Amino acid sequence: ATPMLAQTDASLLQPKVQEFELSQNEKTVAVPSSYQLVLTEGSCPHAAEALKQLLPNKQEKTEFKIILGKKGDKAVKKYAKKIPSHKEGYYIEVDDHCIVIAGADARGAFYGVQTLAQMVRQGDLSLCTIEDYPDIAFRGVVEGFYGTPWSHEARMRQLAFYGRNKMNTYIYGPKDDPYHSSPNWRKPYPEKEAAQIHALIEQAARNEVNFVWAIHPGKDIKWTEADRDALIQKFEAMYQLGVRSFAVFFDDISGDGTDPVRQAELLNYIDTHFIQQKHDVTPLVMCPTEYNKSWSDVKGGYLTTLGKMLNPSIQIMWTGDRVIACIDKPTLDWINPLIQRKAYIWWNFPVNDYVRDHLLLGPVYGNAKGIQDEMSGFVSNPMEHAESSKISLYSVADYTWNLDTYDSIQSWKHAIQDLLPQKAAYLETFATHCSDLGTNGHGFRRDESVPLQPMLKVLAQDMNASEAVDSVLRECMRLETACDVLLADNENPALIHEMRPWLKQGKLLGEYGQCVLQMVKALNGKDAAFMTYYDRARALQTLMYELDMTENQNPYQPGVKVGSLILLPTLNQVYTQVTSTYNAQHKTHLETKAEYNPYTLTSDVPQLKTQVVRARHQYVNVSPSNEVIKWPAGAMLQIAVDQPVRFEALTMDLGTPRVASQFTLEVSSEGQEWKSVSLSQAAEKTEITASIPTDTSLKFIRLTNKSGQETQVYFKKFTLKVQK
Ligand SMILES: CNC(=O)C[C@@H]1[C@H](O)[C@H](O)[C@@H](CO)N1CCCc1ccc(F)cc1
Repeated sequence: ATPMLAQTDASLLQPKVQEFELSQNEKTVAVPSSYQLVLTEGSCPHAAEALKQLLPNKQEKTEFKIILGKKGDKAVKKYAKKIPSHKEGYYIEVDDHCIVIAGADARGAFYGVQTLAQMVRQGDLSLCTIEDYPDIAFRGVVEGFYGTPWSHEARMRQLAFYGRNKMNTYIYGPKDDPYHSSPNWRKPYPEKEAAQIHALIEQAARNEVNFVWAIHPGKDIKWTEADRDALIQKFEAMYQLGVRSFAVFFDDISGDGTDPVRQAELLNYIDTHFIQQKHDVTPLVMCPTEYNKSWSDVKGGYLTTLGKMLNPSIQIMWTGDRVIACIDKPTLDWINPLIQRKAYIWWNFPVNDYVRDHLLLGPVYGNAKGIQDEMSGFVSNPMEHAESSKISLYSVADYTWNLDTYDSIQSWKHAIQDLLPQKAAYLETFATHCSDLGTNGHGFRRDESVPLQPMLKVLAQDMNASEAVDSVLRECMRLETACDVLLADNENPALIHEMRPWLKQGKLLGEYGQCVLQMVKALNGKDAAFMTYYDRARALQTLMYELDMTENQNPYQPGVKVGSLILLPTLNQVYTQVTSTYNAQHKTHLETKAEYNPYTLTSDVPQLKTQVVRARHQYVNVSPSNEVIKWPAGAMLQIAVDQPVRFEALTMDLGTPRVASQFTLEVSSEGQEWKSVSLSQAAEKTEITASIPTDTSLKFIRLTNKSGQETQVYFKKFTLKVQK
């Protein structure tokens, strides 16, 4: 093996180790097929178990030795001075007949074995010494999102993933678990859930992860001894289950529960009468009600009250300058003095419970280097999609172990390689175009389609730029191929199951892009190919729309978005341009609108004819107008739909009371026979409603001014409800 390989060991180790020294002769040694194990029995049980799984052939009578231990063990006495003094640190020495793994503590020894496992996976071992330790004390994940809590199996897999990636913290706090939050935070878990939590705790221990059980009492807690004792009792019950790390969350609540003095008194009581009483429990963690700067009122004293009153050992969580924000030095310089301790970061990424139609598979970037000494912890709040979250979580593990050597793109590539080794290239292609959040209330965005952006920008400026056309065409082919391969892949079924709707959307997007760019190439060609590509492009617009309307239909952000930042918008823009150009050249009237829409609005009310009609799942809305509408006698507004649907109701608001009698509402299944539907409007109210018989499905609905004269109304709301 050459020194190049030895060099590669260091650079491929993720997270980067703090110190990596190659032995001067730069040789390598083969991974020992059998070895003599030297350790102090029971000193580092999880490290020993992990080593046994990594290198199963332990034998007495062999030359090669592996020495495993922690500071103070006789087995590693000789290396004691080389062991880093940091908690969870370790020293590794590889020479041609011996491997030493010496931890600063048992967890450090376990992490040393994890690093050895990475080296083993790369092939021959470099003769080297490694001194390594984590930058941040508490590193990992807070399962703290709204939505479907992770399954038991998903959690078991997560804990093993954290062990491999040196994350030492998993905070159990799913907002929608009724035993974590109201109404049942006072009640013990039922038998089945209790058993599952116990199994998770054992899995966490095997992987050297602190299982932190969080309680979220703030929605209905009373500041009474009864509720204080109820909380202690619940913690006691969880302690009996094996929990040795505890947290109290006061986030996303209002009312009495938000009182910082009461919160601090309760937390100090818990700390003194429970945490400190047990000698094997880690420091209490709390999440404040004011958990980000944009929601804080410093003068109101909430944060400074906690900072002053809370026992110094209690950790205070913080999401940053905003609910969703990256962490930098100014962020910490602001909060740490107020809470009089180092913030324990709750990083709200890759959580997507506010953009549920998007999967966040892109690189983890934007957190600062050099701030490791300003934070006591850094845990990521992930997506409800456990496997898909691993791309980000792998990089959070990298970053929190070694901030200053963190490289977001390299880490992202390794994360994908680790998650789906056989098909990493395809997953990377797909993830490249599935990373932005779309517009959202928090204003947090991510980059997307980065390698293709320059060509997409050229294409947007000039759709005939042949180099751009060809490179975007090739990328769309790669995207289609990647999605096909991933949809059929069986290496990680749980991952593919989570991503399936987005993979199907990505495939359609890849196909659509190829059609649009083939339309550009066919534009000047004489062959009829243009029309075939046009027809298929239109068909794909419909298929993408229908997928967006039928899959992942959650009540918050329903649908399935891929490439929404720049790839789809650019392709739609080129579609419109090339179709318009074709229409001009051939005197045709092909549809130039790119976004498929089964609903069509027609009207002979001049001010309404350009209103937009859009379906948003069960509702079909006509965009309101904020001007006075002059509605001529006999004029009508009509909504037509491609495929017959059963409308249940119409709700509209013409901004005028007692006006319903001037209009008729008629429905038809095919446009010939019309049936009128009665309109009702309460006295003095402007809202008008109609319940529509669902016995027949309809394709047309129209509202006509039958008063015999022009009427002036507003057009504030026109919403049709479609039967599910
Ligand atoms: C530290 N704690 C949190 O971050 C709480 C919640 C949940 O953890 C959720 O996963 C996350 C991101 O959506 N937070 C945002 C919640 C913002 C929000 C809450 C109430 C509102 F009315 C509007 C927005």
